[in-house]
Order: sequence, then structure tokens, then C-alpha cells
Amino acid sequence: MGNRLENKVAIVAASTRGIGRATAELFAKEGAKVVVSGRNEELGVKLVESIKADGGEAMFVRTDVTVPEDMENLVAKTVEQYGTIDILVNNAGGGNSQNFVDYTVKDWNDINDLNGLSVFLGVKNVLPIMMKNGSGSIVNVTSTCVHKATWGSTIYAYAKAGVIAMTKFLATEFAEYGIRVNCVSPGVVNTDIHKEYSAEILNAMIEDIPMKRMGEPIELAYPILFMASDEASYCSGRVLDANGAWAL
Ligand SMILES: NC(=O)c1ccc[n+]([C@@H]2O[C@H](COP(=O)([O-])OP(=O)(O)OC[C@H]3O[C@@H](n4cnc5c(N)ncnc54)[C@H](O)[C@@H]3O)[C@@H](O)[C@H]2O)c1
Repeated sequence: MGNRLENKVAIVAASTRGIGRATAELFAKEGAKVVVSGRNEELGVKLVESIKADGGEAMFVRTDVTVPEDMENLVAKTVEQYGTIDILVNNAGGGNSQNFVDYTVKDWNDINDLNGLSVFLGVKNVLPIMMKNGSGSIVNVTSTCVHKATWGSTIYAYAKAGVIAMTKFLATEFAEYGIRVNCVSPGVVNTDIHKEYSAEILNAMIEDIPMKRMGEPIELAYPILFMASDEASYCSGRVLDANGAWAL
């Protein structure tokens, strides 16, 4: 156990699997009180049990990040249990990959809601608390696909580019309240998000990465920890890439 987040209260939005889960586990090991959230109650409760068994502190709040009432509830339950919020990680994201002409308006709305609206709702709900505290750290998870066009992720890339723009504007507007807002940008990471890719597409992406491998979720959790922690106290409005030297 470390102490880089000692006495901090951290919400990790969408943290029952993948990068979010690795981040929640790492934050707890570093002393944070962690709020695990997601749609799958069984996975969330199990993760909280496992964090507690390892000596950490956590709670689960069932949340669909695209539902405004759920995001309000996530913040309210956190404050009720732990009294405040110091860190918000907006980790939710994804989107179906397909030929551009086959996308529907529903796809457009769903992908933008998951990647963009979720960040808007998370930030909007925590800001009043962080502004009152005069401090706070928000980390938004974007994607290397913003700089590296691959097949089939056009709407997803559009939404993730919006997350970077939102991050810069928020960092500028809320610096005077002691609030930092940054992005962490994964490349290709070994999680369920690639389930729908064929081995051929996935291997072609890996071949294109100078390190010739996918990242592991923990290799994203550490950059997120850095940006979330006081160690990054002079960093705001920035994007920290963790992608095996891809898309330079
Ligand atoms: N894995 C990669 O290669 C990669 C690359 C670039 C960016 N990212 C980004 O990293 C973040 C984490 O992705 P991951 O790879 O861990 O994927 P993942 O699919 O393993 O995890 C995504 C999580 O989001 C949750 N989620 C999806 N819709 C939700 C909703 N409406 N409400 C609440 N939770 C919801 C899922 O249940 C899951 O727990 C995402 O923002 C993703 O876009 C991942």
C-alpha cells in the first residue's frame, strides 16, 4: 500500500472492468476512498469486496453514465458516504466500429452520449463541490485514435477529440478554483473493448505500434494516478499519452 492518495475521495466512473477497474484498485492501494461505479451491480459489489479484503476502502454506486439522474446520484451518494469529492476519473467510453455509411443517427447519439455526455455530466456534478473546496482533480480518458485514424471508429474519434477540447476549456475556466483537468490517452489496451475487432484488424494495429504489443490496464492506471495526484499539481489542460510510442 502507498500513500499517494491518502485521505482523498475518488470517483472512478465505469470501473467494474478494464482500465477503470485497474484504476480503482490502484487508487485504493494508494490510500483513496474509492467509489466504484458502473451498470453491473454484481461486478461492482465483487470489486468493492476485493478492495476491502486487501485493506482498502471502497463503495459501489450503480450508474449508467449517460443518465443524468444516475450521475447526480453517484455524486450525492459519494458525498453522503465520504463527505466530499477530491478526484473524478471519467473513464467510460467505447463505441461500435463499422463502415461509416452504415452508421445511424442512433449510433451517433449513443457514441457521443457514452464518450461526451458522460464527461459533461460527471464534471457538472462534481464542480460545485470542488469549487467550494478550492481544489480538485479531474481526469478524462480520451484515445490515441484522435491522432491516428484507423478503420471504423470515426464517431468515437470525434467524441474523444471533443473530450480533449472540453478538458482544455475546463482547465482554463476552473484553474482559479484550484481545480485541475487533464486527459490520459490510451493506445491499444488489453481489455474487452476490442472484443468486436477481428484478429486481423487487431494484429495490424499492434504491428503498427513501435513497442509491438498492447498495453495492460495497469499501464494506464499509473498515468491516471499521476494526473489525479498532487504529484501533477502544475499540470492542467494536458493530455498524457500511454500508447507504446504509437502515432507520434
Ligand atoms: N482499451 C483500449 O484499447 C482503449 C484505447 C483508447 C481509449 N480507451 C478508453 O479507455 C476507457 C476505458 O476503456 P476499456 O478499454 O477499459 O474498456 P472496457 O470495455 O473494458 O470498459 C469500459 C467500461 O465502461 C462501462 N460502460 C460502458 N457503457 C457504460 C454506461 N452507459 N454506463 C456506465 N458504464 C458504462 C463498461 O461496462 C466497462 O466497465 C474508455 O474511455 C475507452 O474509450 C480504451
